[in-house]
Amino acid sequence: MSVILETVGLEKSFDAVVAAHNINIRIHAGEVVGVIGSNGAGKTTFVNMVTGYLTPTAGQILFHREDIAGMPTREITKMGICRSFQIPQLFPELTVLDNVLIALTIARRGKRGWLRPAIDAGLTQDAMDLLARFHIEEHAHKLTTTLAQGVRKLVDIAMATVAQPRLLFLDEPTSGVSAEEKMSFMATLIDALKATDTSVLFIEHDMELIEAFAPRCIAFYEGTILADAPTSQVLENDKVREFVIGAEFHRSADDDAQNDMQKGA
Ligand SMILES: Nc1ncnc2c1ncn2[C@@H]1O[C@H](COP(=O)(O)OP(=O)(O)OP(=O)(O)O)[C@@H](O)[C@H]1O
Repeated sequence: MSVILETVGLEKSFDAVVAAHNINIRIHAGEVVGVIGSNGAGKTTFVNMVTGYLTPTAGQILFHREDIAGMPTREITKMGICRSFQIPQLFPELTVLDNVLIALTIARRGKRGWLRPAIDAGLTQDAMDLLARFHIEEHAHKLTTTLAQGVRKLVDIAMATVAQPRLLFLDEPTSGVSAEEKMSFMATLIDALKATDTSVLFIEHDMELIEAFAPRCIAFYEGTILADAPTSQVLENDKVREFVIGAEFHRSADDDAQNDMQKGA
């Protein structure tokens, strides 16, 4: 498998806070990689640097061997790196199909393109094909505000793929998706992305999902990489168990306690 992304000695500081220190990562074409780490470990800072939302303090980000560190997000997107956010970025007053049509039009014709009134049948067919790949075509004519959270997230991620990225970052794709739906949601998502051979890095706090869907896992801790190996090895690693999985266990216990308090338990 060829390397599509390589970071070399990547660093990011915010005044005295070192959010990323000596991050060296290689991602191969078509790879699915899970990213874990407790709050403040540096996961988002890493993704923000690669996608152009933050300029690194030092180091290189090589995409197909070209250094993209510090390039504007728009340029990086054009080159083939896209992302989705924890909260879906959809136009609430439009249908699913209209949202996808706008995203497709911008991806193909540039920002001013969506001002053109004509949406041809070919574009609509492409939008429906995209929805079908994510198994959400039945929702095409619904307003996005009426959708269940899992469907909204699939629409959002489908839209993040209109520019046919070679590398896609997903920030907690299952946040807000119900516990019962998480597995099937991820299966649909990963199948759809594998069909186009897109490399995927997804940040996730649920270790069951990491185990089920990421053959490789990168664990962040205090701005550094604690482990980067096949997922079964990473999840067995003593330091990962102590500093990442242990912290996640306490985090979810705190969440449960807070939910109980809100419910008046
Ligand atoms: N814009 C910023 N200004 C100052 N400090 C920041 C900024 N962004 C991140 N940090 C700090 O950098 C460190 C890493 O944060 P980051 O958001 O990357 O962690 P994370 O692993 O994504 O955490 P979470 O799971 O909570 O999103 C933290 O100490 C955070 O407070």
